[in-house]
This record gives sequence, C-alpha cells and structure tokens, in this order.
Amino acid sequence: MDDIILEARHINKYFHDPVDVKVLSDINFSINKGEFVTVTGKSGCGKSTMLYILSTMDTDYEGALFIDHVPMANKPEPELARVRNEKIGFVFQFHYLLSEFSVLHNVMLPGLKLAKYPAQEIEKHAMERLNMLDIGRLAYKKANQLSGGEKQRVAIARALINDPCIIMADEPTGNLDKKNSEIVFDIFRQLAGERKQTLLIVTHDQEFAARTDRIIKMEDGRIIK
Ligand SMILES: Nc1ncnc2c1ncn2[C@@H]1O[C@H](COP(=O)(O)OP(=O)(O)OP(=O)(O)O)[C@@H](O)[C@H]1O
Repeated sequence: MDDIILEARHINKYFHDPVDVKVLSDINFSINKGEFVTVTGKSGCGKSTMLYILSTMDTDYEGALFIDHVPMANKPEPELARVRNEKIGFVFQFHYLLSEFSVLHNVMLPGLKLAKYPAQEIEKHAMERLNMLDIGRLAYKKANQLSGGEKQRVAIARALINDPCIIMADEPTGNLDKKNSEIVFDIFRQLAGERKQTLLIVTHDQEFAARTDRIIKMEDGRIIK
C-alpha cells in the first residue's frame, strides 16, 4: 500500500461542446513507485485528457486524485503548481522549448522556478542531467538549432531537473525515428530501474508499450485492461 505514488479514483470528465460530452468514465487505478507504465488506445479515446488530469494541469473533473497520498482535487492553483514543480516532470510531444534560449537555460528553468537551490547549483544539476542523456555537448546551443531527437532529450532533461517522483509524457517518441525512440526508451527504463522514478507514458507505439511493466488500455474514455 505504501508504495503507491499515484491514485485515480472514479474520475469522470466532461467537455461542454456545447452540450456535455463525457470523455472519461470511471477512471480508477493506481501506480506504484518505480513502475514503468504506458497508456495506449485509439486516437480520441481520452489518453491525453486523462494525462492532463493526472498531472494536475486540468482541474475540471469529477472524482479523486492522490499524488504521493495527498489529495489534489479542490486544491488552489498555486499549490497545484508547487506539486507539479516538485513531484511531476512532464515531457510534451512538441517539446515546448524556448527556442531563443540555450539548451542549458531551458533545462534550468523549472529549477529556477522552484528555487530550492541557488542558481549555480541548478546549473550544475542541469549539466548532470544533460550528460546523463549524453547531450552535454549541446548545452550552449540554442534550442532551435537542434534535431528532433536532441530536442526530445532536452525536454526529458528539463522534466528531470527537480528530481520528480513521477515523469509523465505524451507521445514522447511520436516524432522520433527508431534509433531515437530506442534511446528515449532506454533512458526511461534506467530512470525507473536505478532511480525508482515512476513513468506514465502515453504512446501509440505498441513495440515501446510491450516492453514496459504495465499497459493501461483505453477505449471510449474507459480503461478496458
Ligand atoms: N477542448 C476540448 N473540447 C471538446 N472536446 C475535446 C477537447 N479536447 C479533446 N476533446 C475530445 O475528447 C476526446 C478525447 O481526446 P484526447 O485528446 O484525450 O484523445 P487521445 O486518446 O489522446 O487522442 P490522440 O491519440 O489522437 O492524441 C476526443 O473525442 C476529443 O475530440
């Protein structure tokens, strides 16, 4: 029981478009520390919608969400922002790097926001993450000078800067070729194995999903398996 890091209890979600449409029905599951979990299902089944709720970025839902045993529903936004910064690293499909800033600065930003360490220390941590992902040599390049695979690794380094207990990613290999997908998979596997970080990854890539600890399969807004 103590090993649970994320728990969703009977979550429902409606879009008002303009009439109410139910897009998530009774989402009910938990994830343990250090688990490497993927979410799969056809386009439009609700994967991204669920991930946005579980990451606390979307608060318009019914049901309960616990992160590290703390209830998230009805928490004010500044508190949720703090939980996100401290506990969750999010990797978006399209990176959302600041293109005119250096790679190093992009990776440092969530650390500077959390302000748990002085800037010099955060810079050191950022370099460690970049080296771990084998892209230390890119630290002083601008983000818009990188390839897609390199950008994705920078986005992962940025998600790791505050040592989150959970890393969530929406299609992190969606734009990558096989070699780069493989690199990203190996990084995630290493984070779950050696650092006991929890991974929750939305993916269409069946090969990728098949090699993770658990697959959550969705259909029409429900978890079917
Ligand atoms: N802002 C919105 N307003 C109304 N409906 C929405 C909105 N966002 C998503 N939807 C609908 O909710 C459903 C779930 O969308 P979601 O993006 O979660 O699916 P998905 O499984 O992640 O799809 P994909 O694999 O294509 O990214 C879809 O039917 C979509 O059209």
